[in-house]
Amino acid sequence: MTPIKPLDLSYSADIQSHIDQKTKPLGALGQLEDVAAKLALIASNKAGVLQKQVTITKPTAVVFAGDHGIAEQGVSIAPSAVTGQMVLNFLAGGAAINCFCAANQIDLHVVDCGILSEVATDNPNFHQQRLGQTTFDLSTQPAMATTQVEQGLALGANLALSLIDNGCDLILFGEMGIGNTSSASALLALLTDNDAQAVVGLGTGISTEQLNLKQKLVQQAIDRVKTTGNTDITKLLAEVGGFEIVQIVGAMLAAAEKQIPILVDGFIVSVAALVASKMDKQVTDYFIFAHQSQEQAHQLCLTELNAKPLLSLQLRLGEGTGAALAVPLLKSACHFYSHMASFADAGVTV
Ligand SMILES: O=C(O)c1ccc[n+]([C@@H]2O[C@H](COP(=O)([O-])O)[C@@H](O)[C@H]2O)c1
Ligand SMILES: Cc1cc2nc[nH]c2cc1C
Repeated sequence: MTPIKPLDLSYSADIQSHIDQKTKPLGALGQLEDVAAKLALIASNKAGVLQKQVTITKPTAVVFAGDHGIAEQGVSIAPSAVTGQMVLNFLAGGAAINCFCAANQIDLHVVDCGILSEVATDNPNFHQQRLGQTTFDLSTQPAMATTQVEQGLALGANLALSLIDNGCDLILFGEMGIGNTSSASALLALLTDNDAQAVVGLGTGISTEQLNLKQKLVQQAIDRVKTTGNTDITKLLAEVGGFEIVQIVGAMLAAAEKQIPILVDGFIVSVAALVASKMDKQVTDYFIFAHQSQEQAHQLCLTELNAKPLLSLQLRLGEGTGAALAVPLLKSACHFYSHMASFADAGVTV
């Protein structure tokens, strides 16, 4: 992996001044100003010269799907087969993410990172990048081998690079995987030195009885990994990660290397973002956090990443839905940065 080049912050003063000359009281566009400044900083770094216009022309959402051995224990409202059924729904255009992508002119790609049953389709936006059939149950054994982690990071990275080669200039990350909140919670606990109680939540909306079981199993995983003494990030991914999480991490690192802004969705994608930041801290320069999920530990993860999400809509679906909903905000930020009149242009004197 090529190290990610740090952003040259010397553009920041000119970018802020460009925003401050717009016909509005200073700071009146709030968080949208931060988004515009970030997109302008990324674009200026990429071009090597200050950009006074920024655009998003080909936002591309990628839903990474994978199955989890721990789902066998009944820690979700649904069985693992639902992951594959939802993948077919994505390919048929029927899921929430399809609707939000269609409503906001976002390209959608779907990746089989290792779901229970293979999908037969010639859909060009479907990518078969299976690391296995499903992970092992992370509460009792490593979810996968470190070779699978390495393979997954490379597959995710190569997919991001090919989407970028095809014109993607904003990448949205989504995921689908029954049981993947258990994996994300275990990763978050190990990366932040928390226990299961602090990181386990309701996922798809489980019962209190299931929540207790999920907490117990995730704590078992945390304890198991701690006894190995492993803190290496690749090993942690092998111990408690998921096939889709690993590929998201690889794709995020590649997108940042290519200086493409990254729109982060909910809990699972944010945990992947945290993992990526432990592999290369510069990746965080490219993150824009779409929304605050209802999953209770999302806040903990966002705090760890020093992130301020744009939306808070009590979503807890995943698939990249929160990211897709944030695209109009990013486009609006680009538009005001590029086209809003300055005080001088409009003859407005404050
Ligand atoms: O994005 C989120 O914040 C989010 C929060 C809770 C659940 N999900 C979705 O629900 C599935 C994981 O939940 P679970 O209960 O099966 O672990 C997976 O397909 C995710 O896309 C997603
Ligand atoms: C139906 C269903 C749709 C989903 N989309 C993302 N995670 C999901 C989980 C379930 C159960």
